[in-house]
Amino acid sequence: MKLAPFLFNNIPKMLDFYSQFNPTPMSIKQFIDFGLSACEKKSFTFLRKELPVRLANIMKEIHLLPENLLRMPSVGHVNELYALSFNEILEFEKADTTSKDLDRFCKALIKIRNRHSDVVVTMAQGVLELKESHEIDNQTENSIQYFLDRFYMSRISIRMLINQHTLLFGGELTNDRHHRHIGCIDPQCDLVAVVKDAYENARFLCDQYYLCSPDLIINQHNELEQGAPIHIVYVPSHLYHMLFEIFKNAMRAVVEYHNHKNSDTYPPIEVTVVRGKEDICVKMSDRGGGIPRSLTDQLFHYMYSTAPQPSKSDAHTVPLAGYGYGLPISRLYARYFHGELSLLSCDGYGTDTIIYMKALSNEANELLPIFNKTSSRFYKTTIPTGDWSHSTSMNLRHFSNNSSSSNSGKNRSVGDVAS
Ligand SMILES: Nc1ncnc2c1ncn2[C@@H]1O[C@H](COP(=O)(O)OP(=O)(O)OP(=O)(O)O)[C@@H](O)[C@H]1O
Repeated sequence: MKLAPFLFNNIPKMLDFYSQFNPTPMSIKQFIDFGLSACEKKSFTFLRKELPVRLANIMKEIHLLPENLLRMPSVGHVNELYALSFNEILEFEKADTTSKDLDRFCKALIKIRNRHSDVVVTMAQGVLELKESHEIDNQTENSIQYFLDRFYMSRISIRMLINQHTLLFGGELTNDRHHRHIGCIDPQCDLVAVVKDAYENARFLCDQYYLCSPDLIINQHNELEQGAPIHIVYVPSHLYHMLFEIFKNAMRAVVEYHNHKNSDTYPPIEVTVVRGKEDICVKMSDRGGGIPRSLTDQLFHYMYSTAPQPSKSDAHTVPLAGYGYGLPISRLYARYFHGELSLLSCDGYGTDTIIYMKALSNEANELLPIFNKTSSRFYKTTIPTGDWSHSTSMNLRHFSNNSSSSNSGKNRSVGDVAS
């Protein structure tokens, strides 16, 4: 796709303008309240400012990527997609709010969502292109890791906004009017049902690949109401994504470890769902031999995988493992609403993977990357020399991944843009 250059003449100026503002994080409760009162004009007025702000904040960071990565064809392509979508939303900056405009806006959002559906893979391809053509030093690697976390998080958040609007106002739920979902949020999400669904689909892949699969045991503990089923206000597709990924990992580990030991029985995967006052946790325990501590730092690195990379001919099938994106992207989904995803492993035995979610919807706020001096500085600073002695086998690539940076010089939000 080649784009007419005149389309982009104005973009640098508008990027500077919109990137001055911080994205406005919404809580799940706000999404729900907004969805219940469902006013399309209000949503339109919010999104025509908020979407360019979120896009501009991340587009500014794309421009800070190492030169040689920016030159990779796939990264160039992603850059163009963002510029095109940014431009398309700006067309509504001064539009009226007639039903025709609202309809046009909704259609534009659907088009943008579809245009960006392959961006995770395209960006991953860009990083691969770089790795295949250049030696990558530690600093570049750290910048890429830092950037991808922020880039993919921004994408999750933009899709969330688009999905809410199009599901509520775009008639995408016409056959599902009486369903309890509010946009893509389920106010009564049944955790155990999502666990079972993710298990069944992962098991299907595992059976296909290995001709066997471990069983599932589910335990529940509801601290607030003993014995009652556990529900959460959440986006089921996010939870499903995380569970499906960690089930695939657990199954692969269990089957390969026990095949290696010539055992023909596989210990079950045990999932414990717990509702506490503050957190809801899903702990998945497998006996797949665990992971050595020296490797745990790398598990959340994009592209880290111990599985053979799926071939290009597999592009349209879902492989059980191989891209090394499962854990880092799943952790972003958990963190997106201020949850967490952690792994604890005993080398030689098995692994516990825990997903934490906020039990209260007003505490489940979006976690969003902000472009400011602190984030910009990250791409330029050199990694400090270690000030502890270290064993050669340990990977000492600890670096701060804390995105709650200070707002150096920038503290406005969409409300201010609108006024
Ligand atoms: N439960 C587990 N037991 C043992 N090793 C694990 C477990 N979970 C993850 N790992 C290790 O972490 C690596 C990275 O996992 P990740 O899910 O990010 O990628 P992947 O499964 O290899 O590929 P994909 O992107 O297709 O998910 C795996 O290749 C595996 O070596």
